[in-house]
Amino acid sequence: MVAKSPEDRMAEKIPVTVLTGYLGAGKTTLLNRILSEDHGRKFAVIVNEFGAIGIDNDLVVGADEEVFEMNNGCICCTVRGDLIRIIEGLLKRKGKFDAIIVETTGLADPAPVAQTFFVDADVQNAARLDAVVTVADAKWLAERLKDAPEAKSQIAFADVIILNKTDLVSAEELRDVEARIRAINPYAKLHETVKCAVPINEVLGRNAFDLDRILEIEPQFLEVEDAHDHDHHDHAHHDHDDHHHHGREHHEHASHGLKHYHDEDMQSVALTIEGDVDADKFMPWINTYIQTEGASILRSKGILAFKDEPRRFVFQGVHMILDGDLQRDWKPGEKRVSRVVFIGRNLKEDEIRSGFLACAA
Ligand SMILES: Nc1nc2c(ncn2[C@@H]2O[C@H](COP(=O)(O)OP(=O)(O)OP(=O)(O)O)[C@@H](O)[C@H]2O)c(=O)[nH]1
Repeated sequence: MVAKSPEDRMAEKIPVTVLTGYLGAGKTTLLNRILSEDHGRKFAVIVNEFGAIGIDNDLVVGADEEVFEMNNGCICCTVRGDLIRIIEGLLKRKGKFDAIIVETTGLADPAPVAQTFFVDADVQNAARLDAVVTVADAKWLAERLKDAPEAKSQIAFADVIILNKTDLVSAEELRDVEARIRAINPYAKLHETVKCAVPINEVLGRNAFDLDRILEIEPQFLEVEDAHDHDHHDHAHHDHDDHHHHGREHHEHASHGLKHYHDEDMQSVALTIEGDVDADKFMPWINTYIQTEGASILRSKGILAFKDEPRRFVFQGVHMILDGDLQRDWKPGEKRVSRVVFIGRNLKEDEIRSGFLACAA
Protein backbone atom coordinates (compact mmCIF):
# COMPACT_ATOMS: atom_id res chain seq x y z
CA MET A 1 0.00 0.00 0.00
CA VAL A 2 1.24 3.41 -0.90
CA ALA A 3 1.28 5.96 1.88
CA LYS A 4 -1.28 8.67 1.39
CA SER A 5 -0.08 12.13 0.60
CA PRO A 6 -1.27 15.05 2.74
CA GLU A 7 -3.34 16.17 -0.26
CA ASP A 8 -5.16 12.83 -0.40
CA ARG A 9 -5.91 12.96 3.27
CA MET A 10 -7.15 16.50 2.83
CA ALA A 11 -9.49 15.41 0.08
CA GLU A 12 -10.96 12.70 2.30
CA LYS A 13 -11.92 15.10 5.02
CA ILE A 14 -15.50 16.25 4.98
CA PRO A 15 -15.69 19.83 3.76
CA VAL A 16 -17.51 22.25 6.02
CA THR A 17 -18.92 25.52 4.79
CA VAL A 18 -19.68 28.16 7.39
CA LEU A 19 -22.46 30.41 6.19
CA THR A 20 -22.55 33.72 7.96
CA GLY A 21 -23.88 37.24 7.45
CA TYR A 22 -25.74 39.78 9.51
CA LEU A 23 -29.40 39.44 10.50
CA GLY A 24 -31.63 39.25 7.47
CA ALA A 25 -28.89 39.45 4.86
CA GLY A 26 -30.05 36.32 3.03
CA LYS A 27 -28.34 33.30 4.61
CA THR A 28 -31.46 31.14 4.60
CA THR A 29 -32.23 32.28 1.05
CA LEU A 30 -28.78 31.08 -0.01
CA LEU A 31 -29.07 27.85 1.94
CA ASN A 32 -32.43 27.08 0.37
CA ARG A 33 -31.04 27.81 -3.06
CA ILE A 34 -28.17 25.40 -2.46
CA LEU A 35 -30.43 22.69 -1.09
CA SER A 36 -33.04 22.99 -3.85
CA GLU A 37 -30.56 22.78 -6.68
CA ASP A 38 -30.19 19.53 -8.52
CA HIS A 39 -26.68 18.94 -7.27
CA GLY A 40 -26.68 15.21 -6.60
CA ARG A 41 -24.83 15.79 -3.35
CA LYS A 42 -26.05 15.16 0.15
CA PHE A 43 -25.57 17.76 2.83
CA ALA A 44 -25.90 17.79 6.55
CA VAL A 45 -27.06 21.21 7.71
CA ILE A 46 -26.54 22.75 11.13
CA VAL A 47 -28.63 25.82 11.85
CA ASN A 48 -28.02 28.07 14.83
CA GLU A 49 -30.44 30.86 15.56
CA PHE A 50 -30.71 33.61 18.06
CA GLY A 51 -34.43 33.81 18.65
CA ALA A 52 -34.72 30.47 20.47
CA ILE A 53 -37.99 29.53 18.90
CA GLY A 54 -37.10 27.25 16.03
CA ILE A 55 -38.44 29.29 13.16
CA ASP A 56 -35.31 29.23 11.01
CA ASN A 57 -35.23 25.50 11.00
CA ASP A 58 -38.78 25.54 9.72
CA LEU A 59 -37.90 27.91 6.92
CA VAL A 60 -35.19 25.68 5.50
CA VAL A 61 -36.43 23.63 2.58
CA GLY A 62 -35.01 20.31 1.54
CA ALA A 63 -36.65 16.96 1.91
CA ASP A 64 -33.50 14.92 2.18
CA GLU A 65 -31.27 17.04 4.26
CA GLU A 66 -30.84 16.45 7.92
CA VAL A 67 -31.17 19.70 9.77
CA PHE A 68 -29.70 20.02 13.23
CA GLU A 69 -30.91 22.91 15.22
CA MET A 70 -29.00 24.70 17.92
CA ASN A 71 -31.18 27.23 19.64
CA ASN A 72 -29.71 27.80 23.02
CA GLY A 73 -27.68 30.84 22.36
CA CYS A 74 -25.10 32.08 20.02
CA ILE A 75 -23.02 29.51 18.19
CA CYS A 76 -19.82 31.43 18.79
CA CYS A 77 -19.85 31.01 22.55
CA THR A 78 -22.45 29.21 24.63
CA VAL A 79 -23.15 26.47 22.15
CA ARG A 80 -19.79 25.80 20.63
CA GLY A 81 -19.61 22.59 22.64
CA ASP A 82 -22.88 21.58 20.97
CA LEU A 83 -21.38 22.34 17.58
CA ILE A 84 -18.42 20.09 18.28
CA ARG A 85 -20.73 17.31 19.51
CA ILE A 86 -23.01 17.53 16.49
CA ILE A 87 -20.08 17.49 14.11
CA GLU A 88 -18.44 14.59 15.90
CA GLY A 89 -21.73 12.71 15.71
CA LEU A 90 -21.93 13.41 11.99
CA LEU A 91 -18.36 12.36 11.39
CA LYS A 92 -19.07 8.93 12.85
CA ARG A 93 -21.51 8.45 9.99
CA LYS A 94 -19.01 9.38 7.34
CA GLY A 95 -20.05 8.42 3.85
CA LYS A 96 -23.69 9.28 4.46
CA PHE A 97 -23.20 12.81 3.21
CA ASP A 98 -20.75 14.80 1.16
CA ALA A 99 -20.50 18.07 3.02
CA ILE A 100 -21.60 19.91 6.11
CA ILE A 101 -23.09 23.40 6.00
CA VAL A 102 -23.26 25.45 9.20
CA GLU A 103 -25.59 28.44 9.12
CA THR A 104 -24.74 30.73 12.02
CA THR A 105 -27.00 33.33 13.55
CA GLY A 106 -26.68 36.79 12.12
CA LEU A 107 -25.15 37.84 15.41
CA ALA A 108 -22.34 35.33 15.46
CA ASP A 109 -18.73 36.26 15.16
CA PRO A 110 -17.44 33.64 12.70
CA ALA A 111 -13.94 33.54 14.18
CA PRO A 112 -14.65 31.13 17.05
CA VAL A 113 -16.83 29.02 14.76
CA ALA A 114 -14.02 28.71 12.25
CA GLN A 115 -11.63 28.05 15.09
CA THR A 116 -13.57 24.91 16.01
CA PHE A 117 -12.10 23.24 12.94
CA PHE A 118 -8.55 23.88 14.06
CA VAL A 119 -8.55 23.38 17.80
CA ASP A 120 -10.63 20.25 18.34
CA ALA A 121 -8.49 17.26 17.44
CA ASP A 122 -11.29 14.86 16.44
CA VAL A 123 -12.99 17.46 14.32
CA GLN A 124 -9.72 18.46 12.74
CA ASN A 125 -8.87 14.91 11.77
CA ALA A 126 -12.08 14.29 9.93
CA ALA A 127 -13.34 17.65 8.71
CA ARG A 128 -11.87 20.66 7.01
CA LEU A 129 -13.17 24.17 6.82
CA ASP A 130 -13.78 24.69 3.13
CA ALA A 131 -14.76 28.34 3.24
CA VAL A 132 -16.44 31.02 5.29
CA VAL A 133 -19.20 32.40 3.07
CA THR A 134 -20.65 35.73 4.15
CA VAL A 135 -23.90 37.10 2.84
CA ALA A 136 -24.04 40.90 3.04
CA ASP A 137 -27.12 43.07 2.69
CA ALA A 138 -26.35 45.76 0.11
CA LYS A 139 -28.94 48.06 1.65
CA TRP A 140 -27.95 47.80 5.31
CA LEU A 141 -24.34 46.68 5.50
CA ALA A 142 -22.88 50.21 5.59
CA GLU A 143 -25.05 51.03 8.64
CA ARG A 144 -24.19 47.77 10.40
CA LEU A 145 -20.48 48.28 9.87
CA LYS A 146 -20.89 51.39 12.00
CA ASP A 147 -22.79 49.86 14.89
CA ALA A 148 -22.29 46.09 14.80
CA PRO A 149 -18.79 44.65 15.27
CA GLU A 150 -20.05 41.18 14.31
CA ALA A 151 -20.93 42.49 10.86
CA LYS A 152 -17.38 43.67 10.37
CA SER A 153 -15.90 40.43 11.63
CA GLN A 154 -18.13 38.48 9.24
CA ILE A 155 -16.78 40.49 6.31
CA ALA A 156 -13.18 40.24 7.53
CA PHE A 157 -13.32 36.47 7.88
CA ALA A 158 -15.05 35.76 4.58
CA ASP A 159 -13.48 33.76 1.81
CA VAL A 160 -16.53 34.35 -0.36
CA ILE A 161 -18.85 37.34 -0.04
CA ILE A 162 -22.33 37.36 -1.51
CA LEU A 163 -23.31 41.02 -1.74
CA ASN A 164 -27.04 40.46 -1.86
CA LYS A 165 -30.17 42.60 -2.34
CA THR A 166 -28.59 44.67 -5.04
CA ASP A 167 -32.15 45.35 -6.25
CA LEU A 168 -32.67 47.60 -3.23
CA VAL A 169 -29.84 50.04 -3.91
CA SER A 170 -28.70 52.41 -6.67
CA ALA A 171 -25.55 51.72 -8.68
CA GLU A 172 -23.80 54.42 -6.70
CA GLU A 173 -24.79 52.96 -3.33
CA LEU A 174 -23.60 49.59 -4.55
CA ARG A 175 -20.17 50.95 -5.45
CA ASP A 176 -19.99 52.58 -2.05
CA VAL A 177 -20.80 49.42 -0.10
CA GLU A 178 -18.41 47.43 -2.25
CA ALA A 179 -15.63 49.89 -1.43
CA ARG A 180 -16.41 49.52 2.27
CA ILE A 181 -16.18 45.74 1.95
CA ARG A 182 -12.89 45.97 0.07
CA ALA A 183 -11.46 48.23 2.75
CA ILE A 184 -12.03 45.45 5.28
CA ASN A 185 -11.40 42.44 3.07
CA PRO A 186 -9.60 42.86 -0.23
CA TYR A 187 -9.18 39.10 -0.73
CA ALA A 188 -12.58 37.48 -0.74
CA LYS A 189 -14.28 36.51 -3.95
CA LEU A 190 -17.23 38.86 -4.25
CA HIS A 191 -20.52 38.19 -6.03
CA GLU A 192 -23.30 40.73 -6.41
CA THR A 193 -26.69 39.06 -6.27
CA VAL A 194 -30.44 39.36 -6.05
CA LYS A 195 -31.94 36.62 -3.86
CA CYS A 196 -28.48 35.06 -3.58
CA ALA A 197 -28.59 33.81 -7.16
CA VAL A 198 -25.08 32.46 -7.50
CA PRO A 199 -23.90 29.15 -8.96
CA ILE A 200 -23.54 26.58 -6.19
CA ASN A 201 -19.93 25.92 -7.18
CA GLU A 202 -19.06 29.48 -6.27
CA VAL A 203 -20.13 28.75 -2.72
CA LEU A 204 -19.29 25.10 -2.02
CA GLY A 205 -16.13 23.15 -2.67
CA ARG A 206 -14.02 26.31 -2.79
CA ASN A 207 -11.08 25.04 -0.78
CA ALA A 208 -10.67 28.68 0.03
CA PHE A 209 -10.17 28.99 3.76
CA ASP A 210 -6.75 30.51 4.17
CA LEU A 211 -5.28 30.06 7.61
CA ASP A 212 -2.33 32.36 6.93
CA ARG A 213 -4.60 35.23 6.06
CA ILE A 214 -6.67 34.64 9.18
CA LEU A 215 -3.57 34.59 11.35
CA GLU A 216 -2.74 37.99 9.95
CA ILE A 217 -6.11 39.35 11.05
CA GLU A 218 -6.23 37.35 14.25
CA PRO A 219 -2.81 36.25 15.50
CA GLN A 220 -4.36 34.34 18.42
CA PHE A 221 -6.56 32.22 16.19
CA LEU A 222 -4.87 28.94 17.08
CA GLU A 223 -4.40 29.59 20.77
CA VAL A 224 -6.56 27.48 22.98
CA GLU A 225 -7.43 28.04 26.60
CA ASP A 226 -8.68 25.19 28.71
CA ALA A 227 -10.81 27.11 31.13
CA HIS A 228 -13.80 28.58 29.48
CA ASP A 229 -15.90 30.79 31.64
CA HIS A 230 -19.07 32.05 30.11
CA ASP A 231 -20.98 32.83 33.25
CA HIS A 232 -20.57 36.53 32.78
CA HIS A 233 -22.44 36.52 29.59
CA ASP A 234 -25.04 33.90 29.69
CA HIS A 235 -27.20 35.63 27.18
CA ALA A 236 -29.99 33.20 26.68
CA HIS A 237 -32.79 33.13 29.18
CA HIS A 238 -35.65 30.74 28.77
CA ASP A 239 -38.67 31.54 30.82
CA HIS A 240 -42.12 30.01 30.51
CA ASP A 241 -43.62 30.23 27.06
CA ASP A 242 -41.86 33.34 25.90
CA HIS A 243 -38.17 33.69 25.49
CA HIS A 244 -36.33 36.89 25.75
CA HIS A 245 -32.76 37.66 25.77
CA HIS A 246 -30.87 40.84 26.34
CA GLY A 247 -27.87 42.58 27.70
CA ARG A 248 -26.64 46.08 28.05
CA GLU A 249 -23.63 46.99 26.08
CA HIS A 250 -21.26 46.06 23.37
CA HIS A 251 -19.14 43.45 24.89
CA GLU A 252 -15.85 42.03 23.97
CA HIS A 253 -14.57 38.85 25.49
CA ALA A 254 -11.96 36.22 25.09
CA SER A 255 -12.90 32.69 24.20
CA HIS A 256 -10.26 30.07 23.59
CA GLY A 257 -7.64 32.75 23.47
CA LEU A 258 -9.56 34.55 20.81
CA LYS A 259 -11.09 37.93 21.21
CA HIS A 260 -14.56 38.23 19.97
CA TYR A 261 -17.32 40.71 20.02
CA HIS A 262 -20.84 40.65 21.16
CA ASP A 263 -23.61 43.09 20.85
CA GLU A 264 -25.21 42.73 24.23
CA ASP A 265 -27.76 45.41 23.43
CA MET A 266 -29.36 43.08 21.00
CA GLN A 267 -32.43 41.38 22.31
CA SER A 268 -35.09 39.09 21.02
CA VAL A 269 -38.72 38.81 21.93
CA ALA A 270 -40.32 35.51 20.98
CA LEU A 271 -44.00 34.83 21.55
CA THR A 272 -46.30 31.90 21.01
CA ILE A 273 -50.07 31.67 20.82
CA GLU A 274 -51.11 28.07 21.30
CA GLY A 275 -53.62 28.19 18.49
CA ASP A 276 -55.07 30.32 15.73
CA VAL A 277 -54.68 33.99 15.03
CA ASP A 278 -57.25 36.27 13.42
CA ALA A 279 -55.70 37.45 10.13
CA ASP A 280 -57.92 40.56 10.12
CA LYS A 281 -56.36 41.62 13.38
CA PHE A 282 -52.82 40.39 12.81
CA MET A 283 -52.15 41.88 9.36
CA PRO A 284 -52.97 45.50 10.23
CA TRP A 285 -51.15 45.14 13.56
CA ILE A 286 -47.90 43.78 12.12
CA ASN A 287 -47.89 46.21 9.19
CA THR A 288 -48.41 49.23 11.39
CA TYR A 289 -46.03 48.05 14.08
CA ILE A 290 -43.23 47.37 11.63
CA GLN A 291 -43.76 50.71 9.89
CA THR A 292 -43.54 52.63 13.15
CA GLU A 293 -40.92 50.57 15.02
CA GLY A 294 -38.93 49.19 12.07
CA ALA A 295 -35.93 51.35 12.84
CA SER A 296 -35.23 49.41 16.03
CA ILE A 297 -36.54 46.03 14.84
CA LEU A 298 -33.74 44.57 12.77
CA ARG A 299 -35.47 41.32 12.10
CA SER A 300 -38.92 39.83 12.48
CA LYS A 301 -40.24 36.40 11.61
CA GLY A 302 -43.27 34.31 12.24
CA ILE A 303 -45.22 31.23 11.36
CA LEU A 304 -48.94 31.62 11.96
CA ALA A 305 -52.07 29.55 11.98
CA PHE A 306 -54.82 31.79 10.61
CA LYS A 307 -58.35 30.89 11.56
CA ASP A 308 -60.12 28.84 8.84
CA GLU A 309 -56.91 28.65 6.80
CA PRO A 310 -55.42 25.22 6.09
CA ARG A 311 -52.04 26.69 5.07
CA ARG A 312 -49.32 28.12 7.27
CA PHE A 313 -48.74 31.86 6.93
CA VAL A 314 -45.04 32.67 7.04
CA PHE A 315 -43.79 36.23 7.29
CA GLN A 316 -40.43 37.83 7.77
CA GLY A 317 -39.04 41.30 7.73
CA VAL A 318 -35.81 43.25 7.79
CA HIS A 319 -36.46 46.67 9.33
CA MET A 320 -39.52 48.10 7.56
CA ILE A 321 -39.56 45.66 4.65
CA LEU A 322 -42.00 42.80 5.25
CA ASP A 323 -42.59 39.66 3.21
CA GLY A 324 -45.30 37.17 3.90
CA ASP A 325 -47.33 34.48 2.22
CA LEU A 326 -49.35 31.36 2.71
CA GLN A 327 -47.13 28.33 2.31
CA ARG A 328 -47.65 24.62 2.83
CA ASP A 329 -50.63 23.09 4.62
CA TRP A 330 -50.44 22.32 8.29
CA LYS A 331 -49.73 18.61 8.36
CA PRO A 332 -52.14 16.16 9.92
CA GLY A 333 -51.14 15.87 13.55
CA GLU A 334 -49.04 19.03 13.40
CA LYS A 335 -50.12 21.36 16.17
CA ARG A 336 -51.51 24.65 14.92
CA VAL A 337 -49.57 27.23 16.88
CA SER A 338 -48.66 30.80 16.01
CA ARG A 339 -45.12 31.97 16.71
CA VAL A 340 -43.37 35.25 16.15
CA VAL A 341 -39.91 36.52 16.95
CA PHE A 342 -38.55 40.07 16.88
CA ILE A 343 -34.86 40.88 17.12
CA GLY A 344 -33.51 44.35 17.67
CA ARG A 345 -32.31 46.97 20.10
CA ASN A 346 -34.54 48.60 22.69
CA LEU A 347 -37.53 46.52 21.75
CA LYS A 348 -40.75 47.48 23.48
CA GLU A 349 -41.39 44.02 24.74
CA ASP A 350 -44.66 44.73 26.58
CA GLU A 351 -46.09 46.54 23.61
CA ILE A 352 -45.15 43.71 21.25
CA ARG A 353 -46.58 41.11 23.60
CA SER A 354 -49.90 42.84 24.16
CA GLY A 355 -50.18 43.70 20.45
CA PHE A 356 -49.56 40.12 19.35
CA LEU A 357 -51.64 38.42 22.01
CA ALA A 358 -54.59 40.63 21.07
CA CYS A 359 -54.55 38.98 17.63
CA ALA A 360 -55.54 35.57 18.99
CA ALA A 361 -58.61 34.18 17.22
N1 LIG B 1 -35.35 42.70 -2.02
C1 LIG B 1 -34.65 41.59 -1.74
N2 LIG B 1 -35.01 40.83 -0.70
C2 LIG B 1 -34.28 39.71 -0.44
C3 LIG B 1 -33.17 39.34 -1.23
N3 LIG B 1 -32.65 38.20 -0.74
C4 LIG B 1 -33.40 37.87 0.34
N4 LIG B 1 -34.38 38.78 0.53
C5 LIG B 1 -35.39 38.81 1.60
O1 LIG B 1 -34.73 39.22 2.80
C6 LIG B 1 -35.34 38.58 3.92
C7 LIG B 1 -34.28 37.87 4.75
O2 LIG B 1 -33.74 36.78 4.04
P1 LIG B 1 -33.15 35.48 4.80
O3 LIG B 1 -32.56 34.60 3.77
O4 LIG B 1 -34.17 34.90 5.69
O5 LIG B 1 -32.03 36.16 5.69
P2 LIG B 1 -31.12 35.48 6.83
O6 LIG B 1 -29.78 36.06 6.68
O7 LIG B 1 -31.23 34.00 6.79
O8 LIG B 1 -31.82 36.02 8.14
P3 LIG B 1 -31.50 35.59 9.68
O9 LIG B 1 -31.37 34.11 9.68
O10 LIG B 1 -32.67 36.07 10.43
O11 LIG B 1 -30.27 36.32 10.06
C8 LIG B 1 -36.39 37.65 3.36
O12 LIG B 1 -37.62 38.29 3.44
C9 LIG B 1 -35.95 37.45 1.91
O13 LIG B 1 -37.03 37.15 1.07
C10 LIG B 1 -32.82 40.18 -2.36
O14 LIG B 1 -31.86 39.96 -3.11
N5 LIG B 1 -33.59 41.29 -2.54
